[in-house]
Amino acid sequence: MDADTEKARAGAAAAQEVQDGMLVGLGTGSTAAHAIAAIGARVAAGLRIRAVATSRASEALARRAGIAMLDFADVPRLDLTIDGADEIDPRFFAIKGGGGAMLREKVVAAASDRMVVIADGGKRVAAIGAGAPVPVEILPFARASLLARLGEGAVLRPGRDGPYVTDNGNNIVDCRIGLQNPRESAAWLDGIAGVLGHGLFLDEVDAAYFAQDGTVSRLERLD
Ligand SMILES: O=C(CO)[C@H](O)[C@H](O)COP(=O)(O)O
Repeated sequence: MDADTEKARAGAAAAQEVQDGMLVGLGTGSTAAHAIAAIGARVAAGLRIRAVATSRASEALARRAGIAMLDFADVPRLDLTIDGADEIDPRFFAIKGGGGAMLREKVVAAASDRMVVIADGGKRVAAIGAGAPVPVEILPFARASLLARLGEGAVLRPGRDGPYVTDNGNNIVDCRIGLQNPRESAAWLDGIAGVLGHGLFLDEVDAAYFAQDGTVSRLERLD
């Protein structure tokens, strides 16, 4: 089964967690887009929810799908957030930000009672850092000094016309940092002036839906 069909299955399964009256966070990326479509189909069938999006792209998708959207700046708490990931491991540590939205994704996840990650089987790894770089959102003003600080493997993400610019007006550096101790790596990144966010999600994920070989499995974080 191809990865997109698996993404659609994981998204549709997680969309069943959404209940009437919920405030829902909508993730970013191709897997999250499938979840948004599945939630939109449930809204068309009578489900009443309100949602916030983690990117302009997801906001536009959600509005087109008929979902009532709120400005996250006005929303103190959310019931549930559904989002994709680039890698996720058995500790429920995830790398996010392949789509460039990890800063908004993290603040929305942090405001959510529950965060569910949806992924095709290829995103399931023994330990994060297997393949995906760690995306780091940086202040463009400090671009050169931060690139130097973030180490040899750090690459400024290209956009269409110059460096990639996030919805927040910042740039992204994709970093190859050893993740033997992800908490130490996250603390190191958190301590660098000019780093505004990063794609290490170590405490946010409560459950994951993986679609592989035609089956969707749900794993719950127990600690
Ligand atoms: O973190 C993300 C965006 O910032 C995405 O959720 C992640 O990159 C996965 O993307 P996709 O579902 O397209 O494979």
